[in-house]
Amino acid sequence: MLIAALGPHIPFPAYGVGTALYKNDKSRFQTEVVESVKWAVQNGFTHIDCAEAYGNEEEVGIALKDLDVPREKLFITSKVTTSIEDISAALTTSLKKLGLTYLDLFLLHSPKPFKEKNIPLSKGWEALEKELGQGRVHSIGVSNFYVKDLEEIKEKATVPPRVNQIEFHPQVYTHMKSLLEYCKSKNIIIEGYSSLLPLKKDPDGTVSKLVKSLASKYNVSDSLILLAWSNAQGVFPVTTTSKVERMKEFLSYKSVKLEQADIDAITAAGEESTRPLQNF
Ligand SMILES: NC(=O)C1=CN([C@@H]2O[C@H](COP(=O)(O)OP(=O)(O)OC[C@H]3O[C@@H](n4cnc5c(N)ncnc54)[C@H](OP(=O)(O)O)[C@@H]3O)[C@@H](O)[C@H]2O)C=CC1
Ligand SMILES: O=CCc1c[nH]c2ccccc12
Repeated sequence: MLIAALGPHIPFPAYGVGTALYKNDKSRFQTEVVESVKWAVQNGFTHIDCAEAYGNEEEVGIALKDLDVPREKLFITSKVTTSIEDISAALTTSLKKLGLTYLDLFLLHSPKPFKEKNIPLSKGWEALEKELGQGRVHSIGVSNFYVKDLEEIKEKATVPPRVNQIEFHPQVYTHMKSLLEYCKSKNIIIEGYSSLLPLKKDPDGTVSKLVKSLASKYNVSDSLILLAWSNAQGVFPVTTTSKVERMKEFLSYKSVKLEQADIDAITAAGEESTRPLQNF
């Protein structure tokens, strides 16, 4: 019998630092990460989505120190993928870099490194479960886990994942529909990343054209239409932007109530132009 995974309220949208702010050059301190995170929090974001793999936890930590916001007002997520042989040590390193005593949410970033290193997923999950109740992690989850991966950890788990963070936008809906249904059936919160991918990768495609026409209908931006579509599917967005005006707008995504016909039209347009998963 799995114990229901309780945990703190998770504020959305989450502000992510793993794409536009990803640290390719690990030798260079990225002040743009510090400034972007400070702008995001100063404009209303309270959930920051980090990861060991993004290479910028120190910059995020400096932003949090400069902001001097009460810790309980923020929700900080990080993820482990490189140091999966010793997840406790990875957590220690992430907390030190972030300048925090605890994470609100700690995720296994991907099943891939476990498979590459022939380490059972259940071993990684067990390591996260051991952190619960020790004061350093308030909730635990996964990312890029598919049904078979979730079923694999379920066998030995005492606590189910609180969240599964996955790629989610209309052009991968076909790939993700059954995973969505599975997670909902297990009360696993679904966080969606790359919600805006169609606008960036397929700006002249059927999804983007429809979204842009709906932006006029609802008098909001095309980005917000896609965040609202995710919301309508029960998926909570992890997004990012360098633009303060978009930061402010993204925070209002739940106020956009799309008509069901428009939701269905976006879904259909996505299914007609399905893209491969980014497959992190
Ligand atoms: N768990 C995982 O494996 C993964 C997690 N993530 C997390 O999710 C976060 C967000 O991922 P990401 O894929 O960037 O998210 P989105 O799809 O939300 O894209 C955000 C980007 O879209 C741009 N943008 C916003 N509006 C528009 C528009 N109308 N037209 C064109 N471009 C637009 C923004 O640029 P601008 O600055 O111009 O506004 C920004 O760089 C990451 O930072 C990371 O934290 C991401 C990938 C994988
Ligand atoms: O999370 C965003 C993309 C990314 C960057 N590094 C890794 C490692 C493992 C999974 C995803 C990612």
